Order: sequence, then structure tokens, then C-alpha cells
Amino acid sequence: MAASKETMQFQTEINQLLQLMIHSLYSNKEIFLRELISNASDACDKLRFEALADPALLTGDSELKVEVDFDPEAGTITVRDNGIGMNRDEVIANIGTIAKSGTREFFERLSGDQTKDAKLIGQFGVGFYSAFIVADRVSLNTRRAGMEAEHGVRWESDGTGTYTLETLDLPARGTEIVLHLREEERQDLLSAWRLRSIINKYSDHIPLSIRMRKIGEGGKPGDEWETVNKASALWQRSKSEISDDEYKEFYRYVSHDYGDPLTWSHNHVEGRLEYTSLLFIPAKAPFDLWDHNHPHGIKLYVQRVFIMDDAEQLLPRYLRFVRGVIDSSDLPLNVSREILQGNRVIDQMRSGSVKRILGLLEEMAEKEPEKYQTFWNEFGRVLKEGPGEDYSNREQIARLLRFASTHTDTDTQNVSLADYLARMAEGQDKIYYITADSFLAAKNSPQLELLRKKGIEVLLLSDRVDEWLTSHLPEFEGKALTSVAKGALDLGAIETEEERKSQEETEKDAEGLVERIKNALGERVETVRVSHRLTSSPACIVLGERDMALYMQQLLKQAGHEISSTKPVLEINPTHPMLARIEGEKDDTRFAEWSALLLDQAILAEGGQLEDPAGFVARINQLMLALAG
Ligand SMILES: Nc1ncnc2c1ncn2[C@@H]1O[C@H](COP(=O)(O)OP(=O)(O)OP(=O)(O)O)[C@@H](O)[C@H]1O
Repeated sequence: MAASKETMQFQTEINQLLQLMIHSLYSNKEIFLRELISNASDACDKLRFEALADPALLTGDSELKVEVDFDPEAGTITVRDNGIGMNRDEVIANIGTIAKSGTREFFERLSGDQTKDAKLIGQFGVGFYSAFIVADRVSLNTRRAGMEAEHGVRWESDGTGTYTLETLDLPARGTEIVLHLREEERQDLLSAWRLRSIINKYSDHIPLSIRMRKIGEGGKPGDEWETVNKASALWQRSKSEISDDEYKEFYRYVSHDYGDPLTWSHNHVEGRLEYTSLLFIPAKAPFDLWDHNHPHGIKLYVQRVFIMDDAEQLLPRYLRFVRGVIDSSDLPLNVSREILQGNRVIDQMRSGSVKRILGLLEEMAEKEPEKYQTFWNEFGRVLKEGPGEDYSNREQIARLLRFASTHTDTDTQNVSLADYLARMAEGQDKIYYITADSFLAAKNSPQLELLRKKGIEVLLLSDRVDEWLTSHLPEFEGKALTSVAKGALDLGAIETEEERKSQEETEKDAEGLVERIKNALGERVETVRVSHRLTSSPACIVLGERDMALYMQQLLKQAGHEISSTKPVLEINPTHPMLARIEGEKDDTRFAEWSALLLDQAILAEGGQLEDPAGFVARINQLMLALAG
């Protein structure tokens, strides 16, 4: 078959990524080998899995392996696998483009600061392109398993904007990557000892055999090959034999993360069900944690045979940050994603793993609160989906939640519900919270005035997920979670008899004013009443107990959801001078304008949007002119 060589352009982002990577990761350049071996091992896993359905794919070469070779004269290092390989289209899709979710966000977050960017690249995943840290030309030869020799593909590039592609005969299936080292790297890297030590450091835990040439007579590599890594599944070994460094390296392998995990849990379960799980909690959220298409879940093995990545059935969505492997002895080898759904073995492994993760987090929160705070800052918003998704573990998840509160008045979410209970005032029987679309809006909300004055703590919730969370968490240890912005504020025993009396009087005195405002606002409000929660603001909006916060209503509407608008209750503070001013207004039209202003500013303070913003501005202007006149 005639070899046709084509030159193609890299996606622009790749150029940028390459430059950044070469500069930022140079100090850790040896990771290129880890990345290439990791890809080679994945390729073998994939082939082993496909071969379960089509054993012919392995014909003639059934022992899957990775070979690392070098040639001092040519100045090359070669990483070879007999895994799944790629056809031409796959090479273009996988090696010429970055199709990852989170790519855009990654580029937006780059700062130009090398140390920071190196971390970001690490989090993003460096993969194949890390070859260019040490090589000025990379050649990739690959043939897809199951295809004839003539369908080989050669990809070649010097990493500066273009690559060439040609079709050629390749006798063996799998992928071979040849790195033509930069002149200055040759001395350092072209040594059997050096390469072996890199493999031991980064790739010992890979279950597959990684081979190098045996050192023959005269200290030179000969024609025989030997396995240079442990080549056993790390998770099958007993805990006492595994060092922390090995666990960390294995984490990097399963997660494609560059940093260390926060913690992990390794368990061999025996009994009715037999499986091993090794689950990690990362220290950093990946870029695409909030992307709905973001693949998540853990690697599933059946009796040490890799079955699939991202088996999301093994963990609920609110634990989607967990990485790791589960190796089952009870599932059939030909298990498919469809079978995983509603499978009894999967369900049991899943609930066991959830318990383990929640237990791990609880222990961390107790014994290493600072570490837990790191976890919470990264993944707290995901965990908050828990009570809604996992009813049976609701209480345990609730113990893990952390919030900002008026106790510290900072936006750090570090108050647990147990902390809150321990600080409750005498006679207080509710956990008070407020939701808003930003921390500042929550913190400065007029609804908190009275509670602040009385020294009652209020949780300040401003994550999107908080409305969802509170709707699924009605109580904690027998104390109802109560929004201070919804329904009548019932302070129960915190209120004294005297206070109640004085309020009744204020209410009585303001009856006429309330009636007038109600008439003036008509359909715009559910009702108007005297507020018991305000001390320094003139008015505030209160929603019905089951209503969604105004900013959430807004968000859903913007997202195209049909939601029936709920009318707010306007609460006024008759002791405020502004109300006295309004009360004195004899002119009915002007009184109506004043009332509308009162309502509009209360809606704004609540994070709501006005139906007639221009009318509001016109009223303000009129007022300013009147004052100036
Ligand atoms: N040795 C190989 N055999 C077969 N396919 C490969 C091989 N190396 C890379 N690929 C393909 O190229 C894709 C891109 O590889 P790359 O290393 O850039 O990213 P990745 O492994 O998907 O993720 P990460 O960047 O986190 O390592 C892989 O997902 C795989 O499909």
C-alpha cells in the first residue's frame, strides 16, 4: 500500500499546552516515562477487556506487556506496548486534539506564574505530550488490534505546531513511541540504571509486566528481556506491605492527578461477598468536577482483570470526587455497563464503599480538622448533594457538613451542625439559617437584624446547592432547620413575655399603616405585616415556608424552567423613620409611590429582580429631586 504522508496542524491549545508544559514541568521531567507507561498499561487493559468478547484479538501474542528500550547511539528511548493500538482516526482524535472536558476552564485559570501553572497542568493531566519535555521529536507507530499489518499509522512531530501522519505496514499490534531526546538530556537519561530507577519510582505498582533488556556481559543490555517492576496488582497486596509512597504513586496512576491524595482506605472484604477496594480522596478538585459529562467513578476489576474505567454505578454522584479501584470476585468477567445497573453485587459493594468513605471523612473531621477543612473547601459543595441523594445516610452526611455562620461572620465554611447545637441559646429549639446568592447578601440580610441583636447564631448559606440541601434536611438531632427568611419568625422561648407584649402594641399601632400599604401595593404582595425580625431596616421580603428563595426562582427562570411565581410577604418596621415619613404622606399617589419603593428595595436586598426596574429608578430620581428641591 502506498504510504501517503500528510502534514496536519495541532489544535491551537496544544501548542500553548506544550510550551507551558516544557517550561513548568522541566524540574520534574522524568514523569514523561510514568505517563507513557501509564498509557501503555491502559491500552493493554482495554485490549484484555475487548478480548473477553473477541479472543481472536490476542492471537499470536497473548502475553500483554510494556517494553522500555533505549539506544545511546541514536539518542532515543522507546516505550512499546502490545495493547489495543489506534487506527488513523483514533490517532487524530486522541493525539492531535484535546477533547477533555474542563479544557477551556483550564486555559482561563493559567496565570503565567510558572509554579502555579505547573500545579494546574498537573491537575489537568499531562499525558502523552509530556514526551516533549525531554524530546525534540516524537514518533508514534501504532496498529489497532484486529486490523491487518497494512493499517499501521505513523504520527510524528517536533512539537512546534504541526504533525505528520502516514499509513504504513506494521508487523505487530499495539503502540510504539520513540522519543528523540534533546541533546542535553541524553547523558542523563540514556542509561539502563536511570530508566530502571524511574520505573521503580513511578510504575512499580502497575499490574502489568514492564520489561527492559537484561544487562549482559560487559554491562551492556543484551537480547533477553526481564520484568523490572513488581507487576502485581497493588490493591491485592496486604496493607502492611505497602508504603505510603506506593499508595500515593498508585493514586496518581488511577486518578491522573499530579499531586498527593488527602487520604485513602484500603479494604479486603470477605464473607458473603468478596472484593477489594482501594479508595482515595483527592486533595484538589479536578477542573471538570461541575461538568455534567465529566466522567467519574472508579476502576472496576473482576479477579484482577480490568473491566472498565469510571464505573459510576459503584458510587453515588455526591461522592463523585472519589478515585480508586474495586476488584470483585463475584461478578462475571463479561460484565457490561448495563448489567451493573441494579445488580445486587454492585449495590452491596456500593453501599459498603459509601460507608467506608463517610467513615473515613468522619474520622478525618474528628482527628485532623485542618485536613478536613481542605477537603471541605474543595468538595463540600458536592457532599451537600448527599442528603437529597442518599436518604439512608442522611444523618451521617449531616454530621460532615460545614457552614459559614454569623458566629464568625467570615465566608469560611467551618461550622458544623454539632458546633451550632453546642452554642444554642437557652430556650432556642431551632437551627436558624438564611440562603442567598452570595455570602455578602446572606451576611448583610435585613432578616438577621433581630437575631444578631439577640446574639442568636444563624448559618449563612450561599452555595447554589444550599436550597436543595435544606429542602432535604428538615432537622438535625431533633432540631428543625429553619429559614429566617421564610414564614413567620418563631423565636419560641428565646422571646420574653415583655417583648411579645411590646410587639403586639407596635402591631396594633401600625394597623392603619399596614392596611394603607397593602391597598397601595395590591396584587404585588401576598400581604403586608409588621416585622419582628427587623431592627435597623425599614422593610424586608419574607417568603412562604415552602417557597424557593427569590434568587433561585430567578435562576430557574433564566434556565428556561416554568415556575409559578410566588408573591412575597412585605414586612415593615414601623419604628423606622422612613415608615414614619410614609405614614405622614397625605397624597395617595405619592403614598403609593413610597410603598412601591419600599417593596422594590426589599426585593433587591433579597437578591430578587424587579419586574419594572425603570419604574424603580424613576421613583428614586423623583425622590432625590424632591429632597434636593
Ligand atoms: N499507548 C497507547 N495505546 C493506545 N492508545 C493510546 C496510547 N497512548 C495514548 N493513547 C490514546 O490517546 C489518548 C490521549 O492520551 P493522553 O495521555 O494525552 O491523555 P489521557 O491518558 O487520556 O489522560 P491524561 O492526560 O490524564 O493522562 C488516550 O486517552 C488514548 O486513547
